[in-house]
Amino acid sequence: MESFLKEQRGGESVLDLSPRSTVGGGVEDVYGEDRASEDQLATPWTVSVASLRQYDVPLHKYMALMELEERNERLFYKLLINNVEELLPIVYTPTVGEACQKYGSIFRRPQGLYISLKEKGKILEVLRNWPERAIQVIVVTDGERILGLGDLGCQGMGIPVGKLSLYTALGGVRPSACLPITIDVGTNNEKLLNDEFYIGLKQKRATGKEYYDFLHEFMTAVKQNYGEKVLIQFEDFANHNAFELLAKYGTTHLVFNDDIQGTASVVLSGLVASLKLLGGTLGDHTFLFLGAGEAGTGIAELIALEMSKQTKVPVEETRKKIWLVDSKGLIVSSRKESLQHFKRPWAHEHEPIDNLLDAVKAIKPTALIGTSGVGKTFTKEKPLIMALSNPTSQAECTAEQAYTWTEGRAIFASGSPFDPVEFNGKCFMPGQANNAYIFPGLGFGLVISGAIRVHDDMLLAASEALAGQVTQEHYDKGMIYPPLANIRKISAHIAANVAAKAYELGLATRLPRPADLVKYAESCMFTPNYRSYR
Ligand SMILES: NC(=O)C1=CN([C@@H]2O[C@H](COP(=O)(O)OP(=O)(O)OC[C@H]3O[C@@H](n4cnc5c(N)ncnc54)[C@H](OP(=O)(O)O)[C@@H]3O)[C@@H](O)[C@H]2O)C=CC1
Ligand SMILES: CC(=O)C(=O)O
Ligand SMILES: [Mg+2]
Repeated sequence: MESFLKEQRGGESVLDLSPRSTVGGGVEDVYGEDRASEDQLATPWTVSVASLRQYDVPLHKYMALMELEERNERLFYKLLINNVEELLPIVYTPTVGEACQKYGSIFRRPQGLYISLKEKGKILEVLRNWPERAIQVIVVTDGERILGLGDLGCQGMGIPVGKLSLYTALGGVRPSACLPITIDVGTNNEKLLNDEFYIGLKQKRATGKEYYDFLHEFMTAVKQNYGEKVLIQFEDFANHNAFELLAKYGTTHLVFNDDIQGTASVVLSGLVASLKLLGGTLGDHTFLFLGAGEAGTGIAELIALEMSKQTKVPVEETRKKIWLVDSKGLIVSSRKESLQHFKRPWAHEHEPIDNLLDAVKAIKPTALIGTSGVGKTFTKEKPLIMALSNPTSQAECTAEQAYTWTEGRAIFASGSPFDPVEFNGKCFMPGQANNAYIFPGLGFGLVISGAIRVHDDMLLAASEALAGQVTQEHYDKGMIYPPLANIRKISAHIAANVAAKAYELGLATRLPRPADLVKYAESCMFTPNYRSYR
């Protein structure tokens, strides 16, 4: 098993598409500085990307890429880095969503570690079965809220695998230092429970004490096995567990929740950048969210925090500029007693309203943000529209709708990518407000500084660094996020800002502090280069 897993994540392939690799060089002799000319014909990556383009169906491209990752990890990353805008929608949203839905039927080999309830009492042993010891980043899910697709149980493994491939390609973390984990406590998805190809435990989800005891054993075992500097990213947990896990382990482990915190950081960055186009300050805006779960309340809180920092007004006051709608309507004070705890800070004084349209009429927001996981729910024009739900099928509106409804006045961003839109002879470039801009750089900054805890100020630092990468040239094109093609440079800046904050807060253990953190981050990044022997 051990050698199998090793081959799976780190091995060099005899089926390598590279003309050079067929000479049988080991891992070491081809790693290192890239002296080959990138524009020479028939490099392994140009051959591979051309062969990938032969597939018309995105899921087939996904499967081909996953096979390539297994056969030749370096080539996979070279390809992804060199073609990030083209391949991100394949290894990540939206295609990864379809892959998770069909995971059982496209399953070839385990790509990460599954820890099931059956391993209760033995989680440390299970972790020790993973062949790599020097783990720096773990992305873990229990599969209960995969994108906006609901409970996909063990099939959610596509998400930690996809997120970690971005940690490497976009953020520069070594692939061998990444560990995707799916906690299998069952699923409440009846379709999967009745599916002969379902790969997980065929039982209803464990809940309450059984669930929390199991998660506690996992968190304890991770720290025991990898030490306190291993970063644990919680991903796509349902909100009834996500907030509690974050609160519980945020003070004892190096953890963050990507859906609550990473998303908040990327959206705040987009808002700050959009002020350059709209004018004014955050405090001049009124925000309305459709969806009051992890993403919605996470973003709302970071906006309120930033407004409070800018204006020196207490956060309890700045929250009043932000309104949220959930499946029952506007969150207002008369509902307070029945609300989940994470919604309560948003229960402002107002008469009850049971739908988005009436809430828009009453609140008159200047920014409308969709975090409901429900597609096609926006029908109203606004100057600033973010349709964040993933995958594309769940987006609250399309880019084309946003631009045509507002006759080109809207600044628009979405969680999954949309193509540029032409309207009245003008080309509009929709932004991708996805936490993929943030978590690779944020995580890398934590790793290179040896941070031991995540602090809200680090999320603000990440957000500020991302907004700082939007240039006048981008603003002139109406863009509020920099091009993903520059993501490694962007990630280095995010990592440096996060690391700087970790040092400032006394949470960094890697001493002495490097003088130039951007240069340091760049120098630490994994780069999947081939060496030329000519
Ligand atoms: N772009 C990005 O980077 C990210 C995007 N997302 C996306 O955001 C979406 C939501 O994720 P998350 O916040 O974690 O999910 P949650 O389940 O935590 O929250 C969903 C929220 O939407 C509300 N809701 C559901 N249906 C409706 C409806 N018809 N009308 C109004 N509100 C509704 C729910 O209401 P109630 O509470 O009453 O059930 C809940 O408040 C997903 O699609 C996810 O993919 C998430 C993270 C990052
Ligand atoms: C992007 C992401 O994390 C989500 O949709 O859940
Ligand atoms: Mg997520």
